[in-house]
Amino acid sequence: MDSIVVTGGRPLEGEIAISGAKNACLALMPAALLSSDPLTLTNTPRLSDIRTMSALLESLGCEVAALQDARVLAIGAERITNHTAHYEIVRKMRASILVLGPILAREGRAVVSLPGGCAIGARPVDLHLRALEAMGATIELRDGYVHAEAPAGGLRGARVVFPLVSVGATENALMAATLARGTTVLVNAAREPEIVDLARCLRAMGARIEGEGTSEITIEGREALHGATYRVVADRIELGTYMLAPAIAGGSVELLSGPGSRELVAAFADKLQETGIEIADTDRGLRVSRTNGSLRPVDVTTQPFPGFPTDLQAQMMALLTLADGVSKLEETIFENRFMHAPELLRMGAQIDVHGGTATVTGVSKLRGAPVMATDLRASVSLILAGLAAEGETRVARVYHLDRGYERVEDKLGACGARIERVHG
Ligand SMILES: CC(=O)N[C@H]1[C@@H](OP(=O)(O)OP(=O)(O)OC[C@H]2O[C@@H](n3ccc(=O)[nH]c3=O)[C@H](O)[C@@H]2O)O[C@H](CO)[C@@H](O)[C@@H]1O
Ligand SMILES: C=C(OP(=O)(O)O)C(=O)O
Repeated sequence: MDSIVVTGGRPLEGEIAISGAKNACLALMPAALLSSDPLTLTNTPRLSDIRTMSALLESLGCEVAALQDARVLAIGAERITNHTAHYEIVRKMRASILVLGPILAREGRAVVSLPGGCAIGARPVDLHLRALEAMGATIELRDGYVHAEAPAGGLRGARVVFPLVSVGATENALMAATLARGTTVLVNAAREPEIVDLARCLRAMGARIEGEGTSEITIEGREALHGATYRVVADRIELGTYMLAPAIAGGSVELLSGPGSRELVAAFADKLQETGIEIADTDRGLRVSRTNGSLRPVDVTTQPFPGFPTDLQAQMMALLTLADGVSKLEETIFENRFMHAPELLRMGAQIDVHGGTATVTGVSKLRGAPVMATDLRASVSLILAGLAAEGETRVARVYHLDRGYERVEDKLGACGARIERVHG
C-alpha cells in the first residue's frame, strides 16, 4: 500500500490547478441514467471514486468512455440492462446510492445495496427513501438491499419536506423528479454548489428546474430527457485544501480554480482570513499568501452550505494546531469526524476532543511522525501538517487520499514542497 512522505519546512511558491469536483461528478454521472442519449462530462477529475462510479454504471448496462486522458467521460445509457447495484461496488463508495432515483424514475424499479456506515459516521439513507416514497414509490428493505418500485404510470410529483439538509437525498430526489409526472417541490433542499451543478446539467438535458442554490427547488417532470455536454464545476474542497498549503507552510500560491471561485469557499475563506492569511481574487482563481509569521486562533462550526464545510474541518484543524492561542472546532454534520486529531497529537499538536467539539491549543511547532488516516479529508490534513512539521511525516494508507485528490504529490511538489509517494 502506498504512503506519502513529506519533509516539512519549505515555504511554497507557484500555482496549483484545481480539478473538477469529485462530489459534483459523482452526482452528474448517475444523471446519465435518466436519458437514452449520451451525457458527456468535461473537466472530470481522475480519481478512484470516479472509476468506481464508472464501474457501477457499466454494471447497470451503460457504456462509459474515458476520453482525453480521462478529462472527459462520455456515458451512454441507451438501455439499462441491470436494475441492481450490488454490494461489492456500493460498499466501496457511498455515493453509489445516487443511482437509485434515476433508475427508479426511468425504469419503474431499482434495487440498490444499502451503503452501510463508514468511518465518519452512520450515514443512513432514510431521507433518500422517504423522498422517493413521497413521489409514490414503494420501498422495501430486504437482505441489505433497497427494493424500490414506482406506481403504475411512474413516479408522481410531490412536495418533499426534508427534516434535515442532505446533499445526497436532495440529489436523488432532484434526479427522480425530472421524470416524474407533475410538479415536485423540494423543501429544505441542500444549497451546495454540487446541487447547482447537477440542476444545471439536468437543465441542459431538457429538465425544467427552478430554485437550485436556494432551499426550495421546483421541478416540472418531463416525459424524457435528452443528451448534453456539461463541464463539471471546480472542486471547492480541493481548492480549500490547497489554500491551506501556503497558509500552513508559508509562501504564496495561486489556485487555478477559475474566476469568481471565492464564492465556492466564502465561509471557509473568511475564517482563513481571520487567522491572518491573505486571499486575493485573480483572473484565474485565488492567490493565498502568508506574509506574517503568526496565526490568530479562530472558532469554526461546520454547517451545510453556505456555512463552513465539514469536508474542510480536518484540514483547518491542521492549520489551527499552529495558531497563537486556543481555537474551537465544532463538527455538526458527522458524529465521528475527528479521526485526524489523535494522529495530529502524534505530531506534537495539543487537541482535546469532547463529543462534537475539538479544542485546539496552538503549539509553536509540529514534529514529523508516522501517521495514518482512516478517511479522505483526515489523510490530507496530515499531509498539510507535514508541510509545516520539522522532519519527516509518513502518511500511510493513502488509498483514502486517492479517492479525492489527484496527484497530490505532483501538485504540492511543483510549488516546492518536499513530498513523494512511496510504493509498497
Ligand atoms: C459524495 C458526496 O457528495 N459526499 C458529500 C455529501 O455526503 P452525503 O450526501 O452523504 O451527506 P448528507 O448531506 O446526506 O449528510 C448530512 C447529514 O445528514 C444525515 N443523513 C443523510 C441522509 C439521510 O438519508 N439520512 C441522514 O440522517 C447524515 O448522516 C449526515 O449527518 O455531503 C456531505 C455533507 O456536506 C459531505 O461531507 C460529503 O463529502
Ligand atoms: C465524505 C466525503 O465523501 P463521501 O461522501 O463519498 O464519503 C468527502 O468527500 O469528504
